[in-house]
Amino acid sequence: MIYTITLNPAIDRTMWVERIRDDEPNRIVREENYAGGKSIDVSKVLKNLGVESTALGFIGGFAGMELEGRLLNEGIGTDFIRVSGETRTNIIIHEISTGRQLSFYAKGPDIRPHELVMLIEQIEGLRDPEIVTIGGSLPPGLSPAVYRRIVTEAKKCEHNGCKAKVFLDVDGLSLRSSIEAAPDVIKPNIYELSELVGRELREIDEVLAAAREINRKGVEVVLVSMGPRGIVLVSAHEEYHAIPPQVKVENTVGAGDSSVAGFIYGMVNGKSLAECLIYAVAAGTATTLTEGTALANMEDFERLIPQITLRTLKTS
Ligand SMILES: Nc1ncnc2c1ncn2[C@@H]1O[C@H](COP(=O)(O)OP(=O)(O)OP(=O)(O)O)[C@@H](O)[C@H]1O
Ligand SMILES: O=P(O)(O)OC[C@@]1(O)O[C@H](CO)[C@@H](O)[C@@H]1O
Repeated sequence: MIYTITLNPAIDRTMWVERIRDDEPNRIVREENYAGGKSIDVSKVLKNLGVESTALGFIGGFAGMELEGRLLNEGIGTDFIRVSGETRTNIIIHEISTGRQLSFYAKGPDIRPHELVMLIEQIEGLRDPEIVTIGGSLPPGLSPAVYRRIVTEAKKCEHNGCKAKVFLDVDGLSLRSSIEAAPDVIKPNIYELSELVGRELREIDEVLAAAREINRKGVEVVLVSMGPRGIVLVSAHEEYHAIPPQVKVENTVGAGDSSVAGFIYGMVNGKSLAECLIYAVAAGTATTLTEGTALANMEDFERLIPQITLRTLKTS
């Protein structure tokens, strides 16, 4: 089973207005609610690609029930820890006349110590986990050390006698402190990796050097996403750069999460690292073609795969 862990899920309340005016009421012409949060997005894209997963994390209150109900309706398995606070609602506004997108991310509910312990116990007891993916911001009440502990516990879990593969997609202090626990795969974007290594990265050579530093610290695969410039993969023996075609971008929310899902899709289908990377780029770019905060679908994903350019930088 694949488990996705989102500590701070959200309802993504997405609204469309013709033009944002600051001097008069803005009339909303369309509005949609989506179940959101980084690893929840991974579960949603995996579902679109025909792969089952179970979404874990904290939910609470009416918004939490709405989120769970939406996932249920989409046929996604869930096993959330219910908390006393209310799941957050993020606001995303699309200005139709310009294509501009404004996002306002709420902090999320306070997570109480006993609620955290319930999650850790759940992770310790995960049944048959093949892949565990962890992503997104920390809700109030939790410190970055929590991610390190979750990675450590997830790495102990076994699937058919093998250790679960642990993916991590977090940023800032959460990423820095979790590297010591050696997640198997991380997917920072270029800015998050720059922050991690403490220098601005622009050119591919600079990205490669930084990713190698992290690989040497025990992270088996480092995926660095760079928006329209695609993704660089660094592992001990292989290095690649996969580049998407030019597309008309509708929305970039969840593109990175979709890349994680595309990579996992490759892994569960027994593909090579290079093929997994191509899938990661195809899934990320497929999400940019969708409206609102909708995510990659199978049709766009399959259509994009042959359009991805793969540069092999190192094999041994
Ligand atoms: N403008 C774009 N054109 C084509 N593909 C894109 C574009 N932006 C993103 N993508 C695709 O999505 C992948 C991930 O995007 P990005 O590097 O922006 O991730 P991210 O910063 O983690 O995203 P987010 O935090 O918004 O989910 C890219 O590698 C690429 O395949
Ligand atoms: O605040 P976080 O946890 O960093 O990110 C939350 C979020 O932006 O991530 C998804 C897109 O990646 C959205 O569904 C959601 O609103």
